[in-house]
Amino acid sequence: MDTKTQSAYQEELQRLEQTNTEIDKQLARLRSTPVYYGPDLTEQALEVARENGRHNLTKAIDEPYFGRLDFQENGMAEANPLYIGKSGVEDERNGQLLVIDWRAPVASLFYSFTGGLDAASYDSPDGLIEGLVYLKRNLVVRKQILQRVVDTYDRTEDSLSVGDEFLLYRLGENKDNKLRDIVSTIQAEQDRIIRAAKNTALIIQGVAGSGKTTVALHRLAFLLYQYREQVRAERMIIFAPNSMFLDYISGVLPELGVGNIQQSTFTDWALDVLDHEVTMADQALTLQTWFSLGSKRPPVDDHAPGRFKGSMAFKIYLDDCLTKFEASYVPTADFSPWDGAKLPIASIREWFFVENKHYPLVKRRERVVARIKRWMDMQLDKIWEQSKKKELKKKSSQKLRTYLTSWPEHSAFTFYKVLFSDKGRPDSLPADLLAQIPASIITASLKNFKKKEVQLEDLAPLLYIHTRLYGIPSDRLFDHVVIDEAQDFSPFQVAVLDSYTRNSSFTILGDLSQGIHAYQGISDWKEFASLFSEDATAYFELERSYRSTMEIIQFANTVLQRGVENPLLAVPVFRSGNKVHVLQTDLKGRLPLLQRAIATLKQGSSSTIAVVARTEKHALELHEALTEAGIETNLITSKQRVYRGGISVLPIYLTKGLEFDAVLLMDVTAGHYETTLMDAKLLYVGCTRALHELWLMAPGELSPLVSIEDQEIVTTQAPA
Ligand SMILES: Nc1ncnc2c1ncn2[C@@H]1O[C@H](COP(=O)(O)OP(=O)(O)OP(=O)(O)O)[C@@H](O)[C@H]1O
Repeated sequence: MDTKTQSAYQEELQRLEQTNTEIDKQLARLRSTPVYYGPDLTEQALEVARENGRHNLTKAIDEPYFGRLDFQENGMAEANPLYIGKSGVEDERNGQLLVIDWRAPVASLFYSFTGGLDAASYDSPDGLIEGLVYLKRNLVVRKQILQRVVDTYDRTEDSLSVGDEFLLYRLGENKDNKLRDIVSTIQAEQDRIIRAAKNTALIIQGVAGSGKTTVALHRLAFLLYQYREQVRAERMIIFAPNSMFLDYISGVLPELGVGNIQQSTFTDWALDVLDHEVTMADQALTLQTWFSLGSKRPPVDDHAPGRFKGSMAFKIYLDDCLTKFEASYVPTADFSPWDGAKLPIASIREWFFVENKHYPLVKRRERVVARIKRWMDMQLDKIWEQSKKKELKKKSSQKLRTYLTSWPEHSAFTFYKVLFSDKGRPDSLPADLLAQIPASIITASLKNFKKKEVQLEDLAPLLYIHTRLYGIPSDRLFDHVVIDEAQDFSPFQVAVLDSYTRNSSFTILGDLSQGIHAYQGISDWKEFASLFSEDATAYFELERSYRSTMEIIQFANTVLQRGVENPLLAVPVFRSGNKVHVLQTDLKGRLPLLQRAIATLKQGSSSTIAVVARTEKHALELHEALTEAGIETNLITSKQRVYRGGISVLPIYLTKGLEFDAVLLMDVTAGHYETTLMDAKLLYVGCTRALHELWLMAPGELSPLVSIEDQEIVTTQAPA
């Protein structure tokens, strides 16, 4: 250690000791204060503050901070060291901040400052604050012990840009089975997204490994801090593609000290809103169909069920149906409960179309029926003779029941179902509307509906009808919605979610290059942008990829270039690792080579390894073969809810969103991965899951998507 580093280390040791002592002291005092359970409101408020204090200090006690920025605000005599941590800590004696919460406005300097001698600035509640940065320092503290001090910027030194060494140190670490927070190394381009204003529909195109998921979770923590008077955690939601992915990301929010944010798949949430009136058709079968090999796959065009039912054109179609239906959704005849009493249809229409027009359809019907009943009661009140009254009351109830048969109640599903069939259609829905739906979609839909089953693409239409019939209760509204892997969402899904979201406050993120569910997703972000007003939409791009080594990213980029026109290519951070391995063998050599590869990777430093098959069937076979060979692995299928880490065996389409120290892509042959858009995207997704090691195996002719001329590739011939 040179003298300068040594003195920096000593200075930080001293500072840490002071901070630790102060935190210990405050926490000990708060813990020894008895919890107040009484009725006094002032005491209750004080108890809430004490509980917050206990929570924050407990969070801060092991690692009070991770960064320091020396900032001299304009007009101040000297630079002030600001220590940034996961939660703020105040010095009780003088009220000064010992540690600043990473979400506080001034902390943004720590992330946005990228070097140079010019003034730096940040937005504070009092306006723009300007000044000079003298030092940016990363600190690693574990269990109150200082482990590392890395200066990434020093105004007095030659190199005036912020260095990447701390980031590289972090990226070089191995991963376990959970995604982690990145508060200490958030990059400037990520920070801009995290701190973007709340009432915006943010759309983020980010390459594989650019930190989209991580950034979205940090953004939620930021919104909860910055807008604490306006948003509540339980009114925020993150939609992720499947339950296993939710499990994988579930650690980040608690690490950031925010809990209670809803995490769900679109399917689970939708079924809940629909009160489980329908169930899902077997999604594993649907995936098997769309991810079967080459020629067996159905064509992906605008008549693919997901694209058709997910389109805004289909929403317009439903609108048309609902409007026509609504216009005639009242009986046509007067209501006569007994001879001599008559409620003219004109009154019923007036109640329905004028007086209650602001209510959703089902509510309107309910209110009008209640009004008819009140009218009947008033008529009965005019009758004095008790026995006659009793008789008429009974008769009128029966009459009303009969009358209402011409005014049937509908649920979202009963209404939706009849749109696909000639049978049971309300007269108001002309049959020519049906001609707008492709025949193949009608047949497949009716087959499902018979079993009260639906596909993912039916959920948005059902929700839309549901909201038109029942409205949206205020406790169902979200303060903010995050949609991860949004390229797989349809415009209709997002439009429906918008009606459930206050102020269109969205973080929508994804990567078009990873759009492997093209049969239901979008091909251009404009499809979502057009759903929101222009001034309430913001678009960001993340190009740098943090997950994989340079070698892996460059390799993955070539795969993409071979199958996709004008692809969005990732720019790697300068983290070099081992070359990509291409293992060439024959079918007989496939398993022994796989076992050897796993053993080698395990001997190295890989703690999470993925053995990636092309289809779910292949994954199952590989899992069985490895188990027989005594190698313990976790099979991941589309029904999986928990990600366990270790060695996973899974089909390539389920690797999406996950990451592993090492990835072993099986069967990368011409038969399994053709030069098609879909296969290139699939292989790209598989390659970009690897952090440190990417190995491909080809038992047969290598896929044309892979180039072994590339000098970064090692080829291994089949063992003799
Ligand atoms: N600023 C950062 N500092 C340290 N690590 C980072 C940073 N940004 C991203 N990472 C790491 O990069 C990896 C990829 O992040 P994440 O999964 O959020 O990316 P993504 O864009 O959602 O990826 P994909 O679309 O490929 O699934 C994670 O291990 C994450 O911790």
